[in-house]
Amino acid sequence: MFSTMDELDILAMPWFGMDIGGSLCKLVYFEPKDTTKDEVDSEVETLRNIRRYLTKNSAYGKTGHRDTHLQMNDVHIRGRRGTLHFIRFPSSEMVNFLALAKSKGMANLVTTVCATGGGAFKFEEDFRREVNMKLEKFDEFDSLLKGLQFADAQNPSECYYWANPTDDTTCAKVPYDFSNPYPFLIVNIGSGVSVLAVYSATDYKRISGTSLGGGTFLGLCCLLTGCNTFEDAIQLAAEGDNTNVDKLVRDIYGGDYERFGLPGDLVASSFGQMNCRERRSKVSRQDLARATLVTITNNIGSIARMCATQEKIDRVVFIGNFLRVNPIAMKLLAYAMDYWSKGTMKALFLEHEGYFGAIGCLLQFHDARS
Ligand SMILES: Nc1ncnc2c1ncn2[C@@H]1O[C@H](COP(=O)(O)OP(=O)(O)O)[C@@H](O)[C@H]1O
Ligand SMILES: CC(C)(COP(=O)(O)O)[C@@H](O)C(=O)NCCC(=O)O
Repeated sequence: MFSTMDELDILAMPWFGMDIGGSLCKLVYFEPKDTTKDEVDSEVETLRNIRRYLTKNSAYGKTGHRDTHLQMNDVHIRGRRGTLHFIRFPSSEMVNFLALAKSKGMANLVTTVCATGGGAFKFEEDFRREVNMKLEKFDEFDSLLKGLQFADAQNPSECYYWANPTDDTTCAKVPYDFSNPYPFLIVNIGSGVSVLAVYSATDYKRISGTSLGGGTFLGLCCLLTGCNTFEDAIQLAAEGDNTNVDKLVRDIYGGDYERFGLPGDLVASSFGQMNCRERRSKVSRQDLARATLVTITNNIGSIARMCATQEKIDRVVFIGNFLRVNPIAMKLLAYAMDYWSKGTMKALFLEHEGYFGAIGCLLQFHDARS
């Protein structure tokens, strides 16, 4: 079906990669910037309208957002130069997304959409029924890895680490040269968490995972604080103090547990104070949000460290939208990896944190069509 495509054919359809996850749908759109006059003249009206709609707006309906700060200009894909746009909306809004796509004439223009993530399977029938589109499905971890490698090659400051993560005055993001990356560990913190050990551009395995992920943080936070959005949950956490909720080593030992190197300010028991009625009556929504964030993050850090030790890998790349607008979690991970590994492991982060699956999907789409 995709054996003979010339450049004009390719330009006749929008270039999308879609990653439909358990919480968020990530859409990457390539806007060609090197179109010739002939191409412009032959461009169909619908395609022009879709491009204008996507690139002139940064909000779509009530829940769709374009992350303009992540936009990648001057990228080259398949010999074309253009701009990559990054759009997200809740996966639960898929029905509305399909209705919007239909109203913009997508059904007449696009017959196949490339998709990855669990939703590529879950929503396959909805795409076919609502907009007569076939989903070309790609594996989410293949896509993620391809997208990550592409983004890092494009952007010299894609990869970074946190210097002095516990000191608010000197703490800073520092670019990290990731041009020689193998082996490394990926900890993808989405709704749940997957841990991949990567040995080369194509050789990797999923070595672990946990269901206590970004979805758990948001779900528990909504239950405990009555908040309704991820942004609100993070804001509450930023204003809270988990030590009003957690039981620390010093709450149990009166200080450090020196023999085994456990400092007094280490959390000994997450939420360990909350069995006490009096403590519960004093705790704030902010404290509960912070404790939830610290609990989930520390657990992921601990699993990441065990996986890295087992695989004898010292660089751990944390990605996924749980880290969006979430410097508290990133700094906690940076500190914990460094402290518990006695400086032998490094926590790394990437600017396009949640979009690698969608980028990789877009790249594979064109591989599949050539
Ligand atoms: N606007 C948002 N809405 C919902 N969750 C968000 C949002 N921004 C960040 N998150 C966090 O990101 C997680 C989803 O991360 P993501 O990498 O997109 O995973 P998935 O592929 O499972 O959807 C959520 O569980 C939540 O913790
Ligand atoms: C099933 C998933 C791969 C789906 O990916 P997600 O949408 O969470 O990014 C992921 O949620 C996961 O790995 N969960 C943890 C399962 C476990 O190992 O316990």
